[in-house]
Amino acid sequence: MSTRVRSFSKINLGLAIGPVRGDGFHALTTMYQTLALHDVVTVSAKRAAVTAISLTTNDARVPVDGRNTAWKMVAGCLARLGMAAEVEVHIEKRLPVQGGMGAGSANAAAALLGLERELGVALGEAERLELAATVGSDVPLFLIGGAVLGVGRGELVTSLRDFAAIPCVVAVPGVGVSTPAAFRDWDAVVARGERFARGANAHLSDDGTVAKMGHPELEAGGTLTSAGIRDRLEELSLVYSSLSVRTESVKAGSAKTGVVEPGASGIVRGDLPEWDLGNKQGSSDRDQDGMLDDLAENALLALVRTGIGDGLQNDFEAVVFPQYPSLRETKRQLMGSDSGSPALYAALSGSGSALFGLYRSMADARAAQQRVQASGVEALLTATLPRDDYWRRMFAE
Ligand SMILES: C[C@@](CO)(OP(=O)(O)O)[C@H](O)COP(=O)(O)OP(=O)(O)OC[C@H]1O[C@@H](n2ccc(N)nc2=O)[C@H](O)[C@@H]1O
Ligand SMILES: Nc1ncnc2c1ncn2[C@@H]1O[C@H](COP(=O)(O)OP(=O)(O)O)[C@@H](O)[C@H]1O
Repeated sequence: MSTRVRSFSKINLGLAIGPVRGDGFHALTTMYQTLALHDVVTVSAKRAAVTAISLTTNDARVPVDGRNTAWKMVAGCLARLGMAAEVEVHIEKRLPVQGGMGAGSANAAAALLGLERELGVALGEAERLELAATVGSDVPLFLIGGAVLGVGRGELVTSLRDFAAIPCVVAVPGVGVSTPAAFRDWDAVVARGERFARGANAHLSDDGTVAKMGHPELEAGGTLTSAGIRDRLEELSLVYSSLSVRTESVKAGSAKTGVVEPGASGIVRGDLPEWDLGNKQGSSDRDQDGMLDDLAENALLALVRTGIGDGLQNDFEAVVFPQYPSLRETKRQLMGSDSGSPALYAALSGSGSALFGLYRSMADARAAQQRVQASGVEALLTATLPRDDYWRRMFAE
């Protein structure tokens, strides 16, 4: 017997980096969103006198020892349960490694859920979240799914009101970006005074420089204090929360056919919530051309229109784009501003190198996928994954 778990990925709809903390991590405020693209983690486990963990994978870049996030999670869970077991984990990699899509973190969460099911035990919710945070800053979000607010170093998570599933294209450039290195690069540009750790009202201009709009301190040529930056991260977390509530009220206000609960199907015309776009080809036997209806489009447009001004941007673009200029070009192709199929929003995910675009319809998403592929960059067709679907689809047959 074994348990197969879909290990879904994430994107960061917005990400603001704050100062380095005493523990070496950076304060962070981000809005995570889970995606249907996934790895598959298979766990088999039985109780034993002594714990023995073994791990296999189809991807040579993934460590198969105690450095693996899934291994750390299994060991940590057994220690907390005071239980010994023989555990085998297989990770079928489909997601990019070092892609900024939280793949390794999601593998850890999936391994925990698979292990619990195999052994017929469960940690308490708080204990799960606490264990997840010891494995990585990005792991706790995968115990919530859907739209998630992340603060602290990204590990303090709160579920946000969900958005209906949205067609999405993920561009996978052929480079990996190391997360610690990207944070170090950010520190270097902040230290040189070229960038400011950003808050709710600052804007990145096209060339990646931070405009000093809305900050009297900066407009006057001053520098931000750590406390000031922290205040702005807090402000931004309120903005993300309110964006999600505001878009929810847009939905409720315009719902002539009844208010739809977050994460429930029915918000989008056609079969979008049922699309299985979790595989590499993005193939599905269902109709994929349905447009988002007015309801969903309004919610999205509200997020994008209000969100961009309020800080729905990713600070990592300022350090990753100058190092890999082709990524800026890939973002432009995802955006497709001059095309008939422009993105609602496009950005780098996390520290990269993956980029994503969100679209009104699957037809627009397919056109964007073709634009990116035409330039020789791999592009995957998928959709955002609301919380209900995240949990409903997690355990594979
Ligand atoms: C940047 C983000 C944004 O979602 O995603 P990715 O691009 O990796 O997917 C995450 O914060 C990544 O989370 P995760 O990959 O779990 O990182 P961790 O294992 O906790 O930390 C790896 C290293 O990144 C740096 N780090 C991470 C998080 C943080 N808030 N500050 C940091 O300085 C530290 O150098 C740390 O040693
Ligand atoms: N289960 C795992 N899957 C992938 N990478 C892992 C895993 N466990 C540890 N790693 C290490 O973590 C690094 C980054 O992991 P990954 O989650 O793919 O990137 P990102 O944090 O950018 O989303 C990899 O280079 C790899 O060495």
